[in-house]
Amino acid sequence: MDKKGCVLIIGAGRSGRGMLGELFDRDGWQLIFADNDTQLVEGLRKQNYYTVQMTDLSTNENQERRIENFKVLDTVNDYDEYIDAIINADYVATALKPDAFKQVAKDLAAAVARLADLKLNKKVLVTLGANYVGLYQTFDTLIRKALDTELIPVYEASMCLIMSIVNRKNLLPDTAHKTEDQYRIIGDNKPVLRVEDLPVLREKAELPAFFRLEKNLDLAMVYKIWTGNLVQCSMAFVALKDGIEYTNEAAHHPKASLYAYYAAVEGYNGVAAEYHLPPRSDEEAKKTVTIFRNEEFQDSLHRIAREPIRKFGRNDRFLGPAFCCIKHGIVPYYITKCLAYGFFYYNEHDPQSVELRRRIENEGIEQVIQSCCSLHLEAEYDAIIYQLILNAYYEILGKNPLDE
Ligand SMILES: NC(=O)c1ccc[n+]([C@@H]2O[C@H](COP(=O)([O-])OP(=O)(O)OC[C@H]3O[C@@H](n4cnc5c(N)ncnc54)[C@H](O)[C@@H]3O)[C@@H](O)[C@H]2O)c1
Ligand SMILES: O=P(O)(O)OC[C@@H](O)[C@@H](O)[C@H](O)[C@H](O)CO
Repeated sequence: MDKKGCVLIIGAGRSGRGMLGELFDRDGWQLIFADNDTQLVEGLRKQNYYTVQMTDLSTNENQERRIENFKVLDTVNDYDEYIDAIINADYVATALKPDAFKQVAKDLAAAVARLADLKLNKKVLVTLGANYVGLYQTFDTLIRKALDTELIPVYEASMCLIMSIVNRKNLLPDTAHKTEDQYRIIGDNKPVLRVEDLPVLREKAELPAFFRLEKNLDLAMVYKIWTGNLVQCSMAFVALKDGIEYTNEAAHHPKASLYAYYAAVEGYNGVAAEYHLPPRSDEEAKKTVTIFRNEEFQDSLHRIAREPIRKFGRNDRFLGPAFCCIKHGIVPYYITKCLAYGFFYYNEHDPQSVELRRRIENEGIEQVIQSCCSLHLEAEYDAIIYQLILNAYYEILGKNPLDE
């Protein structure tokens, strides 16, 4: 079959393979993956296919697809080919965690420099995909920083960063669901990629059919992370403390589901007040938790809680909405309580959680809350949030200082 064109997907992990790869492949695009994990690159190349299992969360129907005939580049060992691929692809799409932003921004800057060297008159379209409030601004700033001043006009003329919302829930199979496919992804079946509606896309002859062009995706990202991801992670931190490992169990767990629900209510009210959103019905609020009661799709709470220190960040899923709440006279009681549960999260396979435990032991919880959450106690709102988290932590710890 003739391909519509070629897409370079930077980040061949869960979302890169399970959402972007699956959607572009189904729509008839030639896939090139680029990743800096040499083992993954070599393994994917050798296996030469992967499968995606997709569950419709409303009907519980399952669908399976096999993706093949793709190319895989190592961003370090195949650097020149990778930079050329950025220039030559019809679309570049990223599916990255924040720790990769700086390097990939440098790579995009290198592609701009190469375009300048070659005097090529091209427009490189890059859809940015990651759970990150301020994603466009962050990449734009990093790319500009990585470029010599005289190349800034080339960047502005030749590269277009486009916000997108990567939102399929995608995970790696646990031991019970493993198949012979080493690179299998299990997830939901969201059929569209929400992409910022920019003129450059409307002018494009061949637009992927699954692109849903929308205005103001910066706000959509705030809504997604500060209300949606807030619920998931609240539920995960609380349930993991009781040894629960999957979303369907957590969504039935009395404390985890209740705290997550109230955190969702606070988060939505804070965000709605800050960004002038309409009120949400009780049914909509409850659904943010009950959607996870689906037995057909059990997401891993360890995946949801992964890299806890990142999740304590000021513009991440807890503190982003918590600050909106405080600003608008709402006490983020459940949000900070659920965040406090995060300080108890331990998973020996998650380096950030191991680091967290070590730091709490060495520095004390008071210091760790301030540094992980970047809270400055001389600032009024920061001080309130700090006290809420610390008091919740003491309560969860359950030690009575009077008995010591
Ligand atoms: N997994 C999900 O269900 C899901 C859902 C929605 C949004 N997201 C968001 O999508 C993003 C990716 O998440 P994921 O779950 O796919 O993570 P992942 O860890 O499975 O995949 C990220 C991939 O990026 C690669 N990478 C790291 N540095 C790189 C670099 N410099 N150049 C190229 N590749 C590099 C890693 O090797 C890895 O394969 C995150 O921001 C996440 O929050 C994930
Ligand atoms: O990807 P993270 O680590 O930022 O967050 C974990 C999950 O909350 C997240 O991946 C969600 O499942 C996803 O954002 C759903 O759209």
